[in-house]
Amino acid sequence: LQMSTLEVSEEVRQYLKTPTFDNWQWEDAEIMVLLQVMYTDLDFISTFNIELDVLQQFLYEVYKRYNNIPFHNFKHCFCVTQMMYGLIWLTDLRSKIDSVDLLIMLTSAVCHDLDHTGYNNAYQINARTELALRYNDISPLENHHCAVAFEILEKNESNIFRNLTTEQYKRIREGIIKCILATDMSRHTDILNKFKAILSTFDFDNKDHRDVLMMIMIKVSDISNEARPMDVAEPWLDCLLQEFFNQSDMEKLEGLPVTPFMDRDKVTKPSSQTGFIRFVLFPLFIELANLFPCLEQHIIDPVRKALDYYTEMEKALEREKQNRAQ
Ligand SMILES: COc1ccc(NC(=O)[C@H](C)Nc2nc3c(cnn3-c3ccccc3C)c(=O)[nH]2)cc1
Ligand SMILES: [Zn+2]
Repeated sequence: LQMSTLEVSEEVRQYLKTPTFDNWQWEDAEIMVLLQVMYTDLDFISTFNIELDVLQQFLYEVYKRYNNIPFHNFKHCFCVTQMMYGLIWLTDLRSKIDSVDLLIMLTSAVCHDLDHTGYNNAYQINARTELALRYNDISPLENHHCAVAFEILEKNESNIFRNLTTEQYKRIREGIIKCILATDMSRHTDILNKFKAILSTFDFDNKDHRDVLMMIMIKVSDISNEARPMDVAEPWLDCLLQEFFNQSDMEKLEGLPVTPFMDRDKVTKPSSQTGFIRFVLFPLFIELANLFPCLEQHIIDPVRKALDYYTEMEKALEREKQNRAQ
């Protein structure tokens, strides 16, 4: 089902800018066109003289390098990119930072999990995989995602930056590396503390401040499923747990350490999610909403609803367990 950019209605173009967008209603071929629309509607095509056939080739190469695994697949890439796109419009970021930084943010989201194998860094390091060896246990996955992105960009026919100046290309490469490496959750607290420290005196003209904000925004986009409507978000948690359980099954088979919140014998869907929302999601989203108050209604209110939903589910499970025990 080929849908050219022309056929995307004005209504869909507006819907695409909101965090309520439902990725499950669209086929991969249509999603490819929606990604194209994002580059077009942010004026990147004209600003950076990106030829449409090069953008299509880039997105096709990206599509091919995402793997068919339960969570870290091409649909996840689209969700993260679409949330980033929505945040750019909701916060009116185009009036605060320049197009090169916006191009870095969107392209980083597109590329941020390229060739993810469904096994996280702890597994890569414990199993001493080729990636752990190559990157000396330092964010092996995120280094790989970034390296694959630039393998694609090295090829002239898929290099969307080929008409930029060397100076611009250098700046974009530095920015994409910074953003993709920032998605390593082991750096979560460091990056969040860095952002908290500058929040009260945040200055959009300060490059260091902009760099931290760009890292926060890709982090927020990356783990933002619960900011979406429940019927969009809940299937994502099922996919995530499927991938996590695949990994912990493999770890048990290989006699490797098993991450507790990935162990199907230890974790329940609601209990893992209430903890994640309270201790990871809320603190991160609240800091970003401190800088952009309009995000309170768009991403924090939905997460409150999700916390209530999973807390209720947790209690129901608890009651059921009590009844069974009697
Ligand atoms: C600080 O490092 C962490 C902290 C928490 C987690 N994950 C969790 O607590 C659990 C499994 N839940 C969870 N984890 C999630 C979500 C979205 N992305 N995401 C995720 C996926 C892969 C790697 C890391 C994370 C946070 C989500 O909605 N829930 C994973 C890593
Ligand atoms: Zn991701």
